[in-house]
Amino acid sequence: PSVPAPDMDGVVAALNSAMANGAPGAMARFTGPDGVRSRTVGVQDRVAGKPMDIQSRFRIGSVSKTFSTVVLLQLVEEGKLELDTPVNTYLPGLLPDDRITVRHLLTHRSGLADYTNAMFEHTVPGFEAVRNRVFSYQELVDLSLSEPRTTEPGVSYKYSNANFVVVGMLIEKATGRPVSEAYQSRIFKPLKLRKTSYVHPDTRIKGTHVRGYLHPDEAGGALVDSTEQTVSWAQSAGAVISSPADLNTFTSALMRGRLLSPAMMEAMTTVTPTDATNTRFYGLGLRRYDLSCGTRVYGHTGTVQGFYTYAFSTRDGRRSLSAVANTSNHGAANTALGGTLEAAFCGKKPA
Ligand SMILES: CC1(C)S[C@@H]2[C@H](NC(=O)CCCC[C@H](NC(=O)C[NH3+])C(=O)[O-])C(=O)N2[C@H]1C(=O)[O-]
Repeated sequence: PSVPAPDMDGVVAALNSAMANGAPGAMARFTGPDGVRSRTVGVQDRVAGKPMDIQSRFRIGSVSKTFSTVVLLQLVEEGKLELDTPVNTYLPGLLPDDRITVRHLLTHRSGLADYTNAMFEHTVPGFEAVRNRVFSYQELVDLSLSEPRTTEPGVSYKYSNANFVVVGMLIEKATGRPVSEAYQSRIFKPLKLRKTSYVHPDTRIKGTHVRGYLHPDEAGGALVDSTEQTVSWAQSAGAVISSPADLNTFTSALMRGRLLSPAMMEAMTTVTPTDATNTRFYGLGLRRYDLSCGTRVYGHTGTVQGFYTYAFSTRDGRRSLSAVANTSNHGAANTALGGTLEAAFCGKKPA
C-alpha cells in the first residue's frame, strides 16, 4: 500500500519551533520507501558556532531502554531468563517483593520508585552533583528502595528508571559479562551501528558530536553545557550514545524482526495506555504513539541532560524517524520537536 511522503517542510517547521523554544539546534532523519531525508537547524556547539551536523553522535537517554530490552528478550528466547519469573529468582534478595517479575520491569509496572525524581528535583545542582559520579547498580537500586513503592506489582503503569537498572543487572547476571558487551555483540555489531556506543563511565562523546545544553529551572537562566557526564545515574536505563542514521537503522531493523522472533515482537508491541489521551502506550521497553492520521509508530523517547530524542518506526519498519534537540528541561522545546513525527509519518496536512 502507498504511504504518504514525508512533509519535510513540516519537519523543518517543528525543528525551528524547537529552536524558538530554547534549543540551540535540532535535527531529524527520515528513512522511507523513497529514501532518506535529513534536515538540520541551528548549532551543535554554541561556542564554536558549529552548525548541527546530521552525522553527529549524541546521548539518546531512555531510547537506551529499548536497546536493553532487545538484549533481555534475546536472553528470554535463549531460555536464559523467563518474563513471568520473579526477579528475585535470578537476583536473590535484591527486591523486597518476590512478586515483582521481569515483565513488570519492562512494562514499568513493578512499583519500584524512580530515584531520579529526587536526584534531579533541582535540575542544575542535581546534575552537577552526579555528572562525574560513578554509581554501582546496587547503589541505584538502594536509592529506589529508600522510597515507597508506587504500585502493587502489575497493577498500574508507573515509569521508573529503576526498572531498567535492574534489567541491566539481569543481563549481566545471565551473561556473566558487562552489559556493554551484550549491546556490542547482539545489536551494534550485527546492525553495523558504527556510531553507537556504550562507554559508561567515560564522560566523553568520541568523534563528531552534538554538545548538549541544559535549561536551568530559573526562567531566563543561562544554559549549562552538560555534554560531558558519566550518565552513571542511568547506565542501562539511559547511557547509550548514537546518531540519527543508527537510530533509524535500529528501530527499523527491530520492527522488521531482524533482532527478535515474530512471537517476541508480538509480546514487545502488546501495549497498555500510559495516559488518558489513549494515543500514548507502552509495551515491553517500547512506546507506541498513535498519530492523527491513524499511523501507529513504535520506539522510544529520551531525555538526558542537554538532549531530547525521538526514535520511532512504523510496525513494518519501512519508515523510521529520529529527531534530536540539544536542550532539555524545557517542555515546550520537547513538545515542539515531537511535531516531526506527525509531519514525517502523516505527510502534508490537506489544505
Ligand atoms: C520519561 C522521561 C521523560 S524521563 C526518563 C529518562 N530521563 C531521566 O530520568 C532524566 C530526567 C531528568 C533530566 C533533566 N530534568 C530535570 O532535571 C528536571 N528537574 C533534563 O530535562 O535534562 C528518559 O530519558 N526518560 C524520558 C522518556 O522516556 O521519555
